[in-house]
Amino acid sequence: MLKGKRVIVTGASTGIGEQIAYHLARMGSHILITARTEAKLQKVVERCLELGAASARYVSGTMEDMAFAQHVVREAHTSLGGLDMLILNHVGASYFGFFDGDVEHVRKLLEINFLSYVAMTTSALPMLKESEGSIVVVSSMAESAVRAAAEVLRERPAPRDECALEILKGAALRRRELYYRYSSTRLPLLLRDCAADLLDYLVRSRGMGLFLKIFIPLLGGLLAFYFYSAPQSFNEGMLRGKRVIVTGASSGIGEQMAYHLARMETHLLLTARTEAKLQKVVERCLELGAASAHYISGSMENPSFPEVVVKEAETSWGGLDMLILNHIGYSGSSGFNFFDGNVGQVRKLMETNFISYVAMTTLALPMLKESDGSIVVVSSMAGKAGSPFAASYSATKFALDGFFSSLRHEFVMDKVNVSITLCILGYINTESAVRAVSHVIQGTPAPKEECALEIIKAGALRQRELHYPPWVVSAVVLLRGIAPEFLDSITRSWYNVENLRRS
Ligand SMILES: NC(=O)C1=CN([C@@H]2O[C@H](COP(=O)(O)OP(=O)(O)OC[C@H]3O[C@@H](n4cnc5c(N)ncnc54)[C@H](OP(=O)(O)O)[C@@H]3O)[C@@H](O)[C@H]2O)C=CC1
Ligand SMILES: C[C@H](CCC(=O)O)[C@H]1CC[C@H]2[C@@H]3C(=O)C[C@@H]4C[C@H](O)CC[C@]4(C)[C@H]3CC[C@]12C
Repeated sequence: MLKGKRVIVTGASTGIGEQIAYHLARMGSHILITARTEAKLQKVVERCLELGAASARYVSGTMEDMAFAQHVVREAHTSLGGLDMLILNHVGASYFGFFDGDVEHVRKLLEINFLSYVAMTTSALPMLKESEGSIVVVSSMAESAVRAAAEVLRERPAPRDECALEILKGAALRRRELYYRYSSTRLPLLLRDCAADLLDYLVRSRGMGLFLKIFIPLLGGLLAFYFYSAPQSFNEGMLRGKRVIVTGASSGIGEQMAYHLARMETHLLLTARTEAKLQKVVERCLELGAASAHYISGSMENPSFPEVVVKEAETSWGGLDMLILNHIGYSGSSGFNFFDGNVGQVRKLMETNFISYVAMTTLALPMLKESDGSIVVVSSMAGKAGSPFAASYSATKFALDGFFSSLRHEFVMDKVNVSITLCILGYINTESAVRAVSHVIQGTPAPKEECALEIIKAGALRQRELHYPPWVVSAVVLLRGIAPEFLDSITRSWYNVENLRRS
């Protein structure tokens, strides 16, 4: 099937990428490989030619540089005259160990492991459309909370040669997703979707290998354990006098959270960009009974703003009990629409919706450790399952899940008593959401007032995840795990694409 096909393989100087190149060579493909180290690439190209590649060449450079990604695609155009398959496989060196608060490193990894994938896809798309080609993205179980499970499950790593072949088979058959070593990748992911607390516990207690061997008989008992370990109930006194930061508090769900917290007599520090709106929200909070309320205006697009906000809490309160991260920037001029290939906008949205959340957390952590406090991260269904017309936004929300679900493991393992609550929200009736999607989606949005209260309760109860509205979100999360293609098709049926094109 791949004989004579024109294929780019990134990260092909070593590891799985190198093995993919050798398999393609045996199948007689035209291969263009990339990585940083020229000497290694040269050797891989020589071996590919020996193995029978129709042609083999390389381009060396770093994917930290967006211009390099575009250069590789231009090279395919010039030397191969087109492209049938783009295999995105490269990965920047990641630090394996407790997160050390190095936000700059997170930015760099995003550039290499994510933004360059978007840039290559965007540049290669015209050629791939012409050839009705394929894009293959090599990812990891660590896309969510189960990274540590890989270490527990695979004491001996799976062979990269076999893995490379499975990737190619999946790609040639145009499969939507490939789970290499099904029982050790797919089953934990399924378990995460059905009983996430349980999976987290098993991962940390290193009981996963044994668990999988007796998976079916144990499932009933374990689910019972999961349901019976219900959290304590909420009462408003729990938050009285607590010191809380709410970001994105000038409108929508953030504004409603501020009002609920005010009624609960908390100390509030609110942030957003628009000073006039924040002023009004603060006034109303004081009327409603807040122990104190003030604001700082500024943009989370600005990398130095998180420090200003956290310093303000330190100066005025000398501590912090709850950090509610809720703000979002907009996906640029294209807004809620088909992805237009603007990588700069994706980077900008990542800075506002993801990197600033990491920075705020890192800066606030010493105070939160001291108070045994809580971090509440507001995310979306679009951060659990791909969402049309919100590709960049959806990517920022997936990033939040990957980062904060991993950090939660580290806190438990390191005995840091700071809770992390990830809030997965469906469609809520805030002005901005209704304005963006009401002409495209028929469904009735859930009320923002109730949504805001549920977020606060989940944070106060130190819950791992909140699903709101509960049934819609839980059904979507479960379907994503057990029947992703079915979910994809019903998701697409919710959207009126003609109205979107007309707008
Ligand atoms: N509404 C919905 O249907 C859903 C919402 N969510 C999530 O809920 C949360 C709140 O959404 P929602 O209330 O609808 O959104 P809104 O648009 O109503 O509120 C967004 C808030 O973020 C602030 N903000 C925007 N840009 C920036 C910036 N660059 N720097 C700092 N603050 C900024 C806005 O204020 P200002 O413009 O003054 O800066 C505003 O206070 C988000 O995390 C969203 O992803 C999740 C799923 C569905
Ligand atoms: C349409 C989705 C839900 C379908 C359903 O009713 O079951 C929505 C789920 C999440 C929404 C998006 C979201 O996360 C918030 C963004 C906030 C901005 O204000 C603009 C709109 C959003 C892109 C919003 C759009 C609808 C959802 C995808």
